[in-house]
Amino acid sequence: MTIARTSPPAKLNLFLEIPARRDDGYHEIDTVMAAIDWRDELEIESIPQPRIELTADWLPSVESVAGELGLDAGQGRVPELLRIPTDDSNLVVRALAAFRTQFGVQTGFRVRLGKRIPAGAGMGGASSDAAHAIDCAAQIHQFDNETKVLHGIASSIGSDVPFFLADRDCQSVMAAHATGRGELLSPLGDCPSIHFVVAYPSRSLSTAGVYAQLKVPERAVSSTSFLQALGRGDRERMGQAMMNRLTGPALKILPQLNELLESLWQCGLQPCQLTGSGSACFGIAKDVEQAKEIVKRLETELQPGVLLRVAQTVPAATPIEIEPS
Ligand SMILES: C[C@@](CO)(OP(=O)(O)O)[C@H](O)COP(=O)(O)OP(=O)(O)OC[C@H]1O[C@@H](n2ccc(N)nc2=O)[C@H](O)[C@@H]1O
Ligand SMILES: Nc1ncnc2c1ncn2[C@@H]1O[C@H](COP(=O)(O)OP(=O)(O)O)[C@@H](O)[C@H]1O
Repeated sequence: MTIARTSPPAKLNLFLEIPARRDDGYHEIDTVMAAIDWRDELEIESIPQPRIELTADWLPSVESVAGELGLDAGQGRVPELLRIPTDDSNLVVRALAAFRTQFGVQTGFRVRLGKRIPAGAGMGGASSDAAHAIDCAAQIHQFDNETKVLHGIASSIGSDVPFFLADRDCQSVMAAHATGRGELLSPLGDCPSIHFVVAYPSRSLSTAGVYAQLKVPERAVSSTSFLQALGRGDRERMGQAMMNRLTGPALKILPQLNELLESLWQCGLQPCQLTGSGSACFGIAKDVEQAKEIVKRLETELQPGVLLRVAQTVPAATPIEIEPS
């Protein structure tokens, strides 16, 4: 049976405004998302049995990730923060189940998921895994031309999932403007390559919990200025126009995020902000050298337990390697 392999990337919300609450329990959003090279690993094998099997492990190991986060992973114990569900609450399982139903596929899938992207971080790790699982399944079963149907499956799994889906017309798109509840996408062909420092504190935040704390603004800020600055590659203007409306709500739940943002700012990461509903924060560096220097400095200045990475923009949909068996 065929095996598909790919490396789902994380995302950062460079701009996030929330103009309105909707009647369906969601919010209208106005966001600019960029994919970055902080990646999970996904391997999907077609199996004759009509079921979905999933195993998930941290890379390079749970002990090493726990160590960086200052958590105890002794004697095979997986800390609460690093527990990845392997039942049908995993978005990969939900996405593949929806795919089988949609296309009437009788066979099943065996999935091996290697996690590097922290969960509950606002980095869209689970969404990216789900989108890439849909793309893998579509390639295995040769439904990859069914772009609209695949988009429908993706948006039924989560608002952020369609951003990570392969789009045959714009394979190399690194950033998109997203509206609706996040599923209406306009790819930004002119996104420059950007270097970031990303910091994940050893706490996760629930997306629904953060939205629940939000009071929608009386006058929403439009993403137009940010998009113009991004299109021109004007970092100074981009910095002035960056924002995230979920910062206040996330800080209500996790006030310590203020200190993390302050540390990024003091290190020269100006601008810096929360991504999505948090808890990860990021700043834009001038270049990769500056990003690396800042990470070194933060490693000594910050309390242990903050995961720090240098990252850069990459295409949101990663190519899939197919191995026939
Ligand atoms: C905040 C953002 C910004 O990109 O990202 P994350 O922090 O999750 O990465 C997204 O809006 C999150 O999208 P996603 O994580 O796919 O959320 P979903 O599973 O669709 O929804 C989870 C819950 O978040 C709230 N929600 C989500 C999206 C939206 N436009 N309005 C909402 O109010 C709803 O309470 C919903 O029940
Ligand atoms: N493939 C997956 N990887 C990680 N977490 C997952 C996955 N599928 C479902 N989850 C659950 O979804 C929750 C939030 O996932 P995630 O999308 O990474 O959050 P966010 O985008 O807010 O950072 C996690 O707490 C986890 O329990």
